[in-house]
Amino acid sequence: MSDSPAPRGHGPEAPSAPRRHARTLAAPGADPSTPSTRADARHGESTHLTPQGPPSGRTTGLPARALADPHLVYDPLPGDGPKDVVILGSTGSIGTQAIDLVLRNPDRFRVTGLSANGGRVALLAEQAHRLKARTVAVAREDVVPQLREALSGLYGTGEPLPEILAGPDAATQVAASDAHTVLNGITGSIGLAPTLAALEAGRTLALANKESLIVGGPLVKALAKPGQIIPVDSEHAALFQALASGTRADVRKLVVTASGGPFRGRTKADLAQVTVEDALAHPTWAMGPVITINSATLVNKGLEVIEAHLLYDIPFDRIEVVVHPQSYVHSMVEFTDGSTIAQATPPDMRGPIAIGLGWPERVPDAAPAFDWSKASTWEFFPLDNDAFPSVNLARHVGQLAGTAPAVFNAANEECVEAFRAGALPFNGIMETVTRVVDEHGTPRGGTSLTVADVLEAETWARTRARELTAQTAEARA
Ligand SMILES: NC(=O)C1=CN([C@@H]2O[C@H](COP(=O)(O)OP(=O)(O)OC[C@H]3O[C@@H](n4cnc5c(N)ncnc54)[C@H](OP(=O)(O)O)[C@@H]3O)[C@@H](O)[C@H]2O)C=CC1
Ligand SMILES: CC(=O)[C@@H](O)[C@H](O)COP(=O)(O)O
Ligand SMILES: [Mn+2]
Repeated sequence: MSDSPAPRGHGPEAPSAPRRHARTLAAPGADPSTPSTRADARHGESTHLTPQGPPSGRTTGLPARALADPHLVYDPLPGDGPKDVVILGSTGSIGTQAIDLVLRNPDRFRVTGLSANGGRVALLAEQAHRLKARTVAVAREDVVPQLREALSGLYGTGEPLPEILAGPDAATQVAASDAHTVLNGITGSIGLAPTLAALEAGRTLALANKESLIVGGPLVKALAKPGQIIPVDSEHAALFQALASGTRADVRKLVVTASGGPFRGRTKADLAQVTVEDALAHPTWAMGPVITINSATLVNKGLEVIEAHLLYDIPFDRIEVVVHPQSYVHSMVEFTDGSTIAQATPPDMRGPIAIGLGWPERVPDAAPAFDWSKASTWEFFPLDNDAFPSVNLARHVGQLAGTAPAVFNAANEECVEAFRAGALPFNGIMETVTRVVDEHGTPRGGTSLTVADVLEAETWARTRARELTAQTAEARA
């Protein structure tokens, strides 16, 4: 539903001038007509080239095209002022931190569109007013009167209110509106349609909403041009930066760090009694409730292993997880010569968000750096797969591919909700998700997965997870 007298956005079927996307830096000895520097490339015609292989005719042994690759020359920055950005999930943890970054960098970024579910209307109206956003989208149509009233209270007489879009497709519409970059900071696989719409409309996608990639991997891969996706998840932004240190042929493995969550060191038996409050007490990051519970079960790390596989085209057996309680090192790449390149900052998502919005440029003072005059301890431990079986289960569904990751994620989303509502014990989350994945059996779709396949598998998984949760609740009563 559009609440605007004259919609100013452009739908996916009528995008504004298509955005250019990345091409690779030329390797030594490459065709001299290929630009060899970013500056050259900015002035040249952009084509969707297959990324350049390593020099000297060596082959990587890896697929030629990864969704995210720091060796690509990313979309040139607009020369005529700040980059137009749409923020999906603007009222959440990612969204509010992105807005902090935008407000501190008005010369670099300008917000044109915002979207949220509708749970924090006053905040959304305040954001729209402060940022002078053109469009505000809410999923919940029932909050539109409240939103209009909040906006009216903030805008002066004669000052036109922003366009209001409302309904389940509102975020998808704003994702396709005219902008340079879309930051997807929505929680959950409901973010899939906006991810696909942003890609289809030719926007650069700064991707925090990992769920959309995980449930729709082949769909995202089919739509995304090289250089169209920049990862915002801290581990993947770290890998992106570390991968710049070598060629794909030089990569031996990706090492994804995990804080271990609030229950690090506990046994499965210990976990039987933990509360929602305990699970929400993340040791290092302040995040929305779903990802925080996912960090406690380590499902977040499982999702991130699949995310790393999809973004960087590295096989699962070359993606390792290591527990690093301080969350200083956000992930690492081990190269074939034995060198490991780590990306490190104090935990603060404004760093990775700045990579997502600003790349190929770094945003000065995006987030605080380390103070090396103070002593600090950096620890690394192996993962306890018995207490936290979720990473292995995620590897399994990632390898099955097709609808399997969507089933895993949807069942988990339902179980997290049930746990938060007191209807499922903590260990019940993984027990239920495992059972739903097992019952799903052989996935459908493969590389020709469709949106309908994903939605059907999700509906089935959510229904089955609710049935199993209800049985658990009955048995406990
Ligand atoms: N927070 C973090 O540090 C990190 C988060 N991520 C990922 O980023 C994403 C966002 O996480 P986070 O910011 O923590 O989550 P939050 O719960 O803090 O925020 C979620 C946002 O999504 C909005 N939203 C929910 N449902 C819809 C919908 N149907 N349509 C439009 N908007 C909707 C919410 O609106 P409303 O306020 O109205 O409910 C809110 O703005 C997740 O995928 C998470 O895994 C990844 C790495 C780090
Ligand atoms: C900040 C971020 O990227 C989160 O995904 C974070 O990684 C969660 O911490 P865990 O390592 O505990 O899952
Ligand atoms: Mn992460």
